Amino acid sequence: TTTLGFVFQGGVLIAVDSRASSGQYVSSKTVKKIIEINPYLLGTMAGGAADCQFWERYLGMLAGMYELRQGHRISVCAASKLLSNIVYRYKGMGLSMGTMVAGWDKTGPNLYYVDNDGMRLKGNLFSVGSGSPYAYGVLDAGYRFDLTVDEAVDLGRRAIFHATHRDAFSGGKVMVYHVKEDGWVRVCRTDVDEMLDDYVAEGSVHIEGWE
Ligand SMILES: CC1=C(C(=O)N[C@H](C)C(=O)N[C@@H](Cc2c[nH]c3ccccc23)C(=O)N[C@@H](Cc2ccccc2)C(=O)[C@H](C)CO)Cc2ccccc21
Repeated sequence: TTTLGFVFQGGVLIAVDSRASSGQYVSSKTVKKIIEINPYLLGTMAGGAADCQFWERYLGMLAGMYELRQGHRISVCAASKLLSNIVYRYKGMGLSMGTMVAGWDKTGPNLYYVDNDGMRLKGNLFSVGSGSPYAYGVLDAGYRFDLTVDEAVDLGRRAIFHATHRDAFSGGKVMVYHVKEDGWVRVCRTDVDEMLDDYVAEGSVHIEGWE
């Protein structure tokens, strides 16, 4: 799995791949690794699929309960704290979750990293999953806070593509979401096979034996 998120002048950009694996077997090519917690909050999933799906859906329920009780939307800070407190309760019991909680609240665009060790970090840029070393290479070379939306989408797509190209446990499609002030929007979902020719043509991917 390769997932990434970064904060930029236009909000938060989230991009993921869609491969599920079971040992060396590719068990799905079309998995959704982004969960829509509410119209302003997104969660990303890496690690144990069931752990991520179960606890991030549970987080969605908690966020809804919060909003009903408090009369306003939950902040990204609080939502990510709810998730980290839950996984911390199960620390050492075998959960495997590398997640990000992204959204826009009254403090603006926010991005948190939360994992099964109980680690919770606020940050401007994260990549999580087996393909993250490759994604970081592309992101660190291209990230600037003042990226335009189009540049941010292109950077996110490129980073996931290169990770799927090199990481055996990443692949399928590149899914991109953009969190803006009035909530998230789905930007694109592209099969990596359809992206290869463009990157070969511009010379950013080299295939041995191809002229
Ligand atoms: C076939 C299938 C799934 C599947 O194969 N699940 C296996 C058991 C799973 O959890 N795979 C993990 C890897 C893994 C297997 N056993 C584990 C035990 C502990 C921790 C991780 C694992 C995976 O693909 N994870 C994805 C993340 C993911 C995958 C599917 C849904 C959410 C997140 C990922 O991180 C990369 C592929 C690298 O592993 C999950 C799923 C969701 C929706 C539809 C179909 C499927």
